Amino acid sequence: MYSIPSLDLPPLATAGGRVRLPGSKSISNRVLLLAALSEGPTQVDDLLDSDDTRVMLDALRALGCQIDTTGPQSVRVQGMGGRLAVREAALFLGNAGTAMRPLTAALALMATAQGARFELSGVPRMHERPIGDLVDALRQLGCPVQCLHNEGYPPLRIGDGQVHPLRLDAPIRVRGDVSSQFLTALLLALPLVAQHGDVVIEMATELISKPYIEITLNLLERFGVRVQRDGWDRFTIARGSRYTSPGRIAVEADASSASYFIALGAIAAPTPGTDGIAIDGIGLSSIQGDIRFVEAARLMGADIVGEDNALRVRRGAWPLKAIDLDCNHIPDAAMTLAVMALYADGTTTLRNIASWRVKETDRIAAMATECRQLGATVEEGADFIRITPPRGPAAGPPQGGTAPSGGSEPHEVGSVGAHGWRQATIHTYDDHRVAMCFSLAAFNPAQLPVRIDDPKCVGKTFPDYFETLFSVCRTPAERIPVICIDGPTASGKGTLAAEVASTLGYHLLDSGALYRLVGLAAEREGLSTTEADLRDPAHAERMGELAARLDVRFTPGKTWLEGEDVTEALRAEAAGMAASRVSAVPQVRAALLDLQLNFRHLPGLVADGRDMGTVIFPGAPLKVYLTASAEQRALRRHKQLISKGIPAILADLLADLQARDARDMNRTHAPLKPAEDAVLLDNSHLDIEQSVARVLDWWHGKQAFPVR
Ligand SMILES: Nc1ncnc2c1ncn2[C@@H]1O[C@H](COP(=O)(O)OP(=O)(O)OP(=O)(O)O)[C@@H](O)[C@H]1O
Ligand SMILES: Nc1ccn([C@@H]2O[C@H](COP(=O)(O)O)[C@@H](O)[C@H]2O)c(=O)n1
Repeated sequence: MYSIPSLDLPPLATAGGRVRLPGSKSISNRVLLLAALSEGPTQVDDLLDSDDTRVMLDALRALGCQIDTTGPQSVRVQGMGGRLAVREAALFLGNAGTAMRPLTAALALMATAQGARFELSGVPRMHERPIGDLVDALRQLGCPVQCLHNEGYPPLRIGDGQVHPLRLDAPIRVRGDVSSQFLTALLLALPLVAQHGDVVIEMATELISKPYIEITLNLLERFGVRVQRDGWDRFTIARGSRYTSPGRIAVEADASSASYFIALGAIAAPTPGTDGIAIDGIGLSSIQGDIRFVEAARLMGADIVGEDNALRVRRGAWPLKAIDLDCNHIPDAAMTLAVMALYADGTTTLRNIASWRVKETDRIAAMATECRQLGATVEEGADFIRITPPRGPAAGPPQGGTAPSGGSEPHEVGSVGAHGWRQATIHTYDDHRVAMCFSLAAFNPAQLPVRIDDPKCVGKTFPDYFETLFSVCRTPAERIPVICIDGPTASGKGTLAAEVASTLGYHLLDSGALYRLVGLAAEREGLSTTEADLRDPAHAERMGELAARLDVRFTPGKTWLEGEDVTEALRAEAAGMAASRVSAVPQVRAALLDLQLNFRHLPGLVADGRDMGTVIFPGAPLKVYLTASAEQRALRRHKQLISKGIPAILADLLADLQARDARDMNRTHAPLKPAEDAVLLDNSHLDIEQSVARVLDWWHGKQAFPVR
């Protein structure tokens, strides 16, 4: 997950490949609660691992439910059979409506029937999300429920520690026009108290988002409770209903999450050699209502082949076709249509979406504001949004090739690209769906990058969203930004590069490690690395061959040579000296070229070495030549070695690094020198933080993202 302030997406060109999506949030949290309320243990597989499921798991554990992790996406829930193990608890439910609403109902009924008291709270936005209709229904039943700050909103106090009779003989009336989760909450909770007679729920108003109720009814059945439904007005839970564990249950992939990849397949030209986007783990037999996003995407022109548990999406009509659609049945996935509308041949209207206003943020306002940032014309109403793409029809698809303005070269702040698109900083309002939707704007025909603020908000439902997106998107290498940091040894390149990369969410290339690996591999094969031997052309040839067949693997924080962890061995001073000698051999440098170029992946790269800016990435938009006095560098290296318990003599280190500088600077091939367009940074009197801040300032100064 990108836990950084903002993530810059380079302009993207094509997409293709296979994705497996995380489990459905709606199913995961319903299943966890049902498993906890059931008699007997339930093994839950393919569970979503995200903020919202974490709060549900934490809440159930706080309520005394035993939940064991049995795999990366699996838990075993020991059902409590509707009996409370804990009579008092304060539960924090973040911004998870799928936890807040059902737990409110289930705990209210159990607290009233068994005598207990709970407090349920969340993040500030959760305290602005209405729950009054559910509270009213629970009060009708005789449950003591108190709104602690504002009437109709969390935080709530549920129960008063005393047992009270429940009034179950009259139908329970609940409104359905604000959130279908109120009905879901009652449907999940009432089987716990239906021992003595049928329990009936009647809708007081029209029900929205009916497909979510279908998920609820389907899952209730999996846990042994069949609800009789009369249209969408009346639901009857039969006397004697009780939850029984199905033993094992697998969670489908999330249909709302699938919408981004369906849209991706519809928007992006297929990457050559691929057949569009294949989505595993969800298909047309899904029980999730958002699977009907497939129909909406088809209306806009997507070419979708659906199987029971898989989808394949290719671009069909292009530009996409503008639509006018009632989206009540797909409230979450419909947000994705708003971004598809940016690529349409006219004005798209999405109707009957009033519930967007009370979700993680006011989604109608958020989508309208951010689409406008990108250059679209947007009209919004209480329950609709109307989007006209930037300057009318999007003229042509991004097809790959070189960006007109030089790829990763900056555009002017506030600049308007081809087709009226603007380079935008997208605010995400702590709303995962806003972040995911607007990533698709990176396919804009103007080939402008897109900045997504607070990308970690996707953690609510899809923590690895951006990684998954990048795994199936392609763009010409020159559009992927590279920051080069070259300089002499111990100037702090590695430290600086790692910090800058982690702040920007970029990949990291420590090119020195590759030369160190060659030195180490040579030593292990008994191949001499003395300067005298390396002057022999046949020996140099052998060294080049060795570099070409280097069996190396990088994992976070570790380097492996022929399957052996050589991380520590590589950092030895002797390895640095050997690297300096073998790196002067042109055959070695040539052999390592492709390996280095292959580090240039989405969303960007920070590369440190000696020739990053001069030879390997000559077109990089930022090149830093980092240096410090030899004395300072020797002192730093001395401190570094001593802190690791490695004995070192300062004078020897100084002599070694001066020898290394001389060799690196004076060799014929790719000598160490600043690139002509490099900026010089002497950090002799700067600490690490100051050096990092300086480079980030230069980098941000080169971007054309508007500050908001
Ligand atoms: N600006 C700085 N001020 C003080 N110490 C620093 C600074 N930058 C880096 N250092 C320290 O100097 C030491 C050497 O830094 P680092 O390993 O990043 O250098 P390098 O240029 O990558 O070296 P090499 O080229 O040999 O790999 C480390 O202990 C690091 O913490
Ligand atoms: N791009 C590069 C990087 C490194 N070298 C040589 O490798 C030696 C070790 O590098 P470190 O950054 O890990 O210290 C270095 O002294 C250079 O001789 C290179 O040539 N080109």
